[in-house]
Order: sequence, then C-alpha cells, then structure tokens
Amino acid sequence: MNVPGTFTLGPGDGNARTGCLTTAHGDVETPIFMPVGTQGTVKSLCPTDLHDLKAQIILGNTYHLYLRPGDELVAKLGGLHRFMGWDGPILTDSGGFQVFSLSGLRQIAEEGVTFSSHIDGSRHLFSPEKVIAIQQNLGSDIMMVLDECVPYGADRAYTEKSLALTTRWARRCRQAHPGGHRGQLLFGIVQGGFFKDLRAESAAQLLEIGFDGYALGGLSVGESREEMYDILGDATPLLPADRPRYLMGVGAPRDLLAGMAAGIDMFDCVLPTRNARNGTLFTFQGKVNIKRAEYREDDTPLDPTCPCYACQTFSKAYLRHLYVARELLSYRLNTLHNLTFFSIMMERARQAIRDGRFAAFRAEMEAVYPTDEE
Ligand SMILES: CNc1nc2c(CC[C@H]3O[C@@H](OC)[C@H](O)[C@@H]3OC)c3nc(N)[nH]c(=O)c3cc2[nH]1
Ligand SMILES: [Zn+2]
Repeated sequence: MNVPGTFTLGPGDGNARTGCLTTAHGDVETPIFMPVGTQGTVKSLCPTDLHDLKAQIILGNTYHLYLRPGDELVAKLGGLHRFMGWDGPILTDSGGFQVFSLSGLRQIAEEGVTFSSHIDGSRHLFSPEKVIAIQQNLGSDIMMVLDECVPYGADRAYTEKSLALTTRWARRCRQAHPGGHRGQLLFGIVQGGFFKDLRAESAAQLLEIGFDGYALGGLSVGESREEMYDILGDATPLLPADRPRYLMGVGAPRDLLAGMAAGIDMFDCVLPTRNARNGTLFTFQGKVNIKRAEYREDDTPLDPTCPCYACQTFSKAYLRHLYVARELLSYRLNTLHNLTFFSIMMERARQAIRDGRFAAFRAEMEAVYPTDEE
C-alpha cells in the first residue's frame, strides 16, 4: 500500500484528469464528490448506506465537533472514525468558514479568531495551532488549514490584508503539523477573493510552504457563476498538477463539470443532502421536485436506471406522500437517492475522462442541467 499522501495521476482529457489519493484509511479515486457529514453524520444515513452508494470519503467539521460533543471527548472515545462507525477516509474543514458564517461576535487577530458559539454563546479562540490540535484529536485523514474565507464583495485592501494573515496562519498550521503524524494530510487553502493577482500570490506562498494538497477557498460565497468560473479557470492551473486540487463548497452538477474541466480533483457541497430534505431530487433526466401534485398518483420509480433502495422499492407517489407528510423516512430515502446520483455521476465522469470523451459527457449532462438554471 502506498504511503498516505501519495497521489498518482491516471489518464486525462484536456485539463480534466483522473487520479488516486492514498490516505491512512484507504485510497480515493478522483475526481471525487465528498458527502458532507458536518456533525459526524451524513444526515439521516448510516455508514452502511454510505458504503452501499460507494461514497469513498466523507466530510466532518472542526467547528461543529469542537463545540459539540468536543474533540477531546471524540479522541478519548477512539477518534471520529470509531465514534461515527465510518472506516473510510474523512476530511475535516478547519472551521474557518463556519466561524465566519455561523458564529457571532468574531474578532480576527494575529493569534487567531475569537468567536461566540452559535450553540450557547460561549467564547472561543481558533488559532492555527488549535485547529490543528482539534483535527489531530478527531483523527481526520485530510486536515484543512485555518483561513479567512473573505466575504464576497470585500475590497482589494481588505482582501490583501486578509490574505497576508491567512498565509501566516497557513505557515503556523504547517509548523504545528510538519507531516507524517499518523498519516494525517494537511491541505492549504488559496484565498485572494476575486483579484487574480492576489490569487496567484496566495498560490505561490502556499506552494513555498508546501502542502499535501491545495484547495481553492473563497468561492461559492454568493458570487455569480461566471465570476466563480473566471477565478476557477485562472487559479486552478497555478496549483501543482501532481497534488490534489480541491474546490471547497462546490457544487451543483454543472459546477462539478466545470470544475473537472478546469482540472479540479475534489469537491464538497451540501446541495444533494440539503436538497433531499426539501424534496429536490437529482436524476439523469433532470431535477424532480417530488412535492409537485403531478406525482400524486405516479406509480413509477423516481429514476428506473438508479440502483438505490428508494428507486428500486418505491414509487414517486410514495416518495411524494412521505415528503408532504413530513415523515422522517422521506429525508432518508431522498438523501440516499441524491448521494447515489452524485456518486454515479462522478463515476461516469471518471470513466469519460479515461475514455477521452469528457466534453461529450459534460454536454450530455448540461442538456439536463442547463447552466442558466437557478
Ligand atoms: C458553500 N460554499 C463554500 N463552503 C466553503 C467552505 C466550507 C466547506 C465546509 O463547510 C461544510 O459545508 C457547509 C463542510 O463541512 C465543508 O467541509 C469542507 C470553506 N471552508 C474554508 N475553510 N475556507 C473557504 O474558503 C471555504 C469556502 C467555501 N465556500
Ligand atoms: Zn435512486
């Protein structure tokens, strides 16, 4: 078995590429979509469900798990893998994003960011050293550095100042986790807002520090699709080709396709799990809003080509009934299906890249997921 951090590139097609990332809990075939399991669970699913839908790696979140149940407790109970019963790879975000998006009363200083818990208002400090210690306690296979995800619309002066601090924090994270520690990998996060020269500066600074992988942060923060794609196209080639490239918080099917076309290897987004809970289901014939009256008497499966338990067992009429009745089973079946769709879509994308027909695959998918939609 390769040492954790080994990233072997497979066949490519244009800038799209396939690869294999070795982690301490197994290999990850890329490009990959990672289901979000913020509080130590992919909402409404068991680990066995995740294995059934061929999830290769899932996400946990430092901010949430630190506040509840506590990273020290999770460490005492054997780490996040044992705690949640998931034996595959886990990536945890540093919590930088959640501190800026969820908590109250934030103060940014050289030392780190001080914030109030969204749960009980208690005050906490996230320093680079602290978020590394938390992720080491959780035992995640891929850790993220502490960064400031610059808000959309921040001016150049703010972005520049934030970038300099974020780079100093990244350096401190690397010093706190020089590598090798139980095979836990550490990824840097490129910031720089929507200023291409600042993005280039950020990438160069992170490369000089040296990380196991590189993420594009500060995107999917409310910008237009063209603004995201503009930065994506410009910044991705600045990331080393021989290391994994991770686009944080992205995204819808069309955004995954655009990301892969630009050379991105890893994605995460709450879309499939969150949309499942509000009745929006993804199929290879397009999106289905299961609460619509047209499905009231529809005895056909959601997607006859889908191997998931929901599509193999129930009708649209039943899925609609569960949703309208707010039954818990609705969350579970809809989530099972949506994550199965994302998993199959990514498998088909990997095969299309290997076969040199990614452009055709992308066009086929965009025909049912048009770029002008929501
Ligand atoms: C949605 N758009 C978006 N999400 C983002 C996240 C959270 C993903 C994390 O948040 C949780 O999902 C909401 C997941 O835990 C995920 O873990 C990686 C980011 N995290 C960091 N550290 N830095 C960024 O610049 C950043 C940008 C994002 N843009
Ligand atoms: Zn299905």
